[in-house]
Amino acid sequence: MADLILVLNAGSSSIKFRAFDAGPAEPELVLHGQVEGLYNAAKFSAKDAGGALIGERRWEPDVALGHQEATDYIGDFLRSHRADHRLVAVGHRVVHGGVQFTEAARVTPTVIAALDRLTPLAPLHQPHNLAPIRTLAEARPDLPQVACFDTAFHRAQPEVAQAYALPDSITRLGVRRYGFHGLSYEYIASVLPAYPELGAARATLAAHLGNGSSLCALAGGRSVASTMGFTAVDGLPMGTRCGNLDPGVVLFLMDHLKMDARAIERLIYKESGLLGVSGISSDMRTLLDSDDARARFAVDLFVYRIGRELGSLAAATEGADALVFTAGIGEHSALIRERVCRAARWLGVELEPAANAAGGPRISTARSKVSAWVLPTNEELMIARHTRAVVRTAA
Ligand SMILES: Nc1ncnc2c1ncn2[C@@H]1O[C@H](COP(=O)(O)OP(=O)(O)O)[C@@H](O)[C@H]1O
Ligand SMILES: CC(=O)OP(=O)(O)O
Ligand SMILES: [Mg+2]
Repeated sequence: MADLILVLNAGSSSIKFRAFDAGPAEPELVLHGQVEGLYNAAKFSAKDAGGALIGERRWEPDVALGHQEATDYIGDFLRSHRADHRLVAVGHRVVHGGVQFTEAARVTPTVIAALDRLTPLAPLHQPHNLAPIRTLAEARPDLPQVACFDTAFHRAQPEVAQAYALPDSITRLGVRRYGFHGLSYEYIASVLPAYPELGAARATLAAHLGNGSSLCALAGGRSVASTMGFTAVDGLPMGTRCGNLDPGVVLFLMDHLKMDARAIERLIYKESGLLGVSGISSDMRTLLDSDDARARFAVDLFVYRIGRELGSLAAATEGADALVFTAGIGEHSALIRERVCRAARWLGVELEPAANAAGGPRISTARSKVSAWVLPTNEELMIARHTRAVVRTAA
């Protein structure tokens, strides 16, 4: 009977799950799946380790399937596929770890309470990360659960990269740049040495482009700077989030439109980004398939902002040797990669179109000064590694 680690990764538009055999040196995949397109046209699929489909279901858009229903569906599916395994731990992606959590932590009632206090800083994620933790803690108090944080990897950034130019009294309240998608970047940093060119790179710019999008500069296996800040609404425009915004806009919304905090929260987290600009969809596939000028402009703005922020990160690392694309858009859209590489031509990126169309891993020409890559992320494997380490340390 194999010892199983279950990993749950609740993103803003998807819940991904993976079950790993905890025995081998590197946790070994047993089955995986996801519900994607939450609050939209949701779709469930699950595959075994060999990639064979073992479950599939679609919901019509008018159902607007949410995180809770998706988690319940996944729970039912897993119970009916338990097979010959013993569940030994559950690892969760938790988006915000604040100042307190600089590494993965075993879940206790005190940890849950501390993480709950961070909910206002990650309203699209934290409640959905904590809900299954609470449900499981009640149903299976004996089962070890481990919280793995999107913020933890960035805590190694230099102090100047983490600070806002605010009075110390405010900074001391924890108002600082945290950065997110850290599990994804930590995984990417862990695979760079497998590619000699990337292993030798002094600095790599990684682009996690999904429903939530950010960039991170990596050097020496660490995060040096990232586009996200105090919350995951900062930086690049995203599916429904606005990204960088002059704080003066918030004051304007309060003074002139009499919007309160909740109304502004809804606007900047749920009604902006690709959805707000296009008025059509938050889904990159829909926008790329559309002939509508507003869809085109939303994509133009997305690419333009990535280009600008790549420049900012390259300044933080005084030049970069490689550019890595990952996550939903980064892994699957050759067109967005091509457009981003064009925006980064000045940095020394020269795209090889055939390699890009084929999905990489290397998508730049042999003479490209800065090499470009597609590396699929694996936040779930990173979570499984942390979960096992925490459980073993405690044992
Ligand atoms: N083939 C594709 N072309 C363009 N965009 C894609 C493609 N496949 C997935 N995406 C986009 O990836 C995004 C979801 O990314 P993902 O990393 O799974 O999201 P999450 O942030 O919820 O984890 C969506 O905007 C989706 O449209
Ligand atoms: C932090 C974040 O934006 O996560 P996701 O991309 O999964 O929404
Ligand atoms: Mg994600």
